[in-house]
Amino acid sequence: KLSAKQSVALEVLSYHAMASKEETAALKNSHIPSAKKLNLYSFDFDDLPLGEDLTLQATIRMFLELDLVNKFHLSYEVLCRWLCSVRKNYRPVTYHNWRHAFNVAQTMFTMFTTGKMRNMLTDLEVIGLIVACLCHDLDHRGTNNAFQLKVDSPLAVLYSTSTMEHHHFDHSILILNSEGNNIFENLSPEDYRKVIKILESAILATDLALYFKKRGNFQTLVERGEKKFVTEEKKELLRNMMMTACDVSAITKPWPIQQRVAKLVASEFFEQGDIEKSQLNLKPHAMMDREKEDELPKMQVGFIDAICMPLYKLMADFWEPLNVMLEGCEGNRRNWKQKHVEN
Ligand SMILES: CCCOc1ccc(S(=O)(=O)N2CCN(C)CC2)cc1-c1nc(CC)cc(=O)[nH]1
Ligand SMILES: [Zn+2]
Repeated sequence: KLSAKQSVALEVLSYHAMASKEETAALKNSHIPSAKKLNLYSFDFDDLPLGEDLTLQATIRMFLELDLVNKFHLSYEVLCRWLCSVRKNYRPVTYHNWRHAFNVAQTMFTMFTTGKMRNMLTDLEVIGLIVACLCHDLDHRGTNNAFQLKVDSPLAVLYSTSTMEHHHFDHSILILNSEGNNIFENLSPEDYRKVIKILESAILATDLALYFKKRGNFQTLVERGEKKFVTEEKKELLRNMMMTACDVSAITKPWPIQQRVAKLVASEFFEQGDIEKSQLNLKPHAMMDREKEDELPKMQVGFIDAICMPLYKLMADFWEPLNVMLEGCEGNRRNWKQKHVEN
């Protein structure tokens, strides 16, 4: 009988694939369109018009715009290979796939640039957060933490709390440790240690179960009129709030985009609910029960009121340029409320 660690390793090794020479060369030799052409500076960014290859080129463009290749002496070829490997290690699940990670990273890029947060963060924090966004849901199976426990997944044996988030971080390290994929290879040992610490904290922060407590701490600082987050602990808190703000940022997008993404989220939830009903003989959570699909608008209003609005209000109080995200979220609350009333 294999230990949990061994069975995850076996499953991951059998599943995880690294970038091929061809796809790495294709990206490396490809023309990278301008950020303007790709609309990367917009909080209204829509990935739909971009084909798969263009999502990779857009990600390279973000690294170039932030000057990360020069600042950290990244090998361009290693960056391309690593990015192809990251995309390859997202499963083709309905919502928690590569495009979700790409969208989360684009929102982080826009917070740095259009949201004018770039200069309140160190270069290490900037590259750490962008890499964390791209890696934060690696190898997601389209099922949540509770499900891992229900099916006695080896992942749940390895990590009893924040199960998936620990796995996403593990998988990020697995890719960095693969031949020719370590984008941080030229960092000093000190910087390497720091950026991995930022990466781990940022990825674990995407577990919504941890978000409520952290939001309380962040709220205390914001209400105290804290502007300069100087201590490492306070900077980590800000970084973690930024991760959640990016992770759920589809709720701030123009209505057509929010409607499309919500359908993907609902479909993935319903797929889990179907398994819980048919194979586990369990009654799924309402949000995972496709027989309660008509309650979706009401649930979205609940999601916005409980999780999103409080977060974007705090972010906007802390940093005025983020007000645009709060406005997007308020607009979608009205839209979902409207649909709920119509139902
Ligand atoms: C769209 C299909 C319904 O989607 C939802 C339904 C209910 C709630 S909830 O806030 O009540 N809550 C969350 C914490 N769970 C433990 C209990 C239930 C959230 C969502 C939702 N989540 C995300 C993040 C993946 C994105 C999104 O758009 N909507
Ligand atoms: Zn995510």
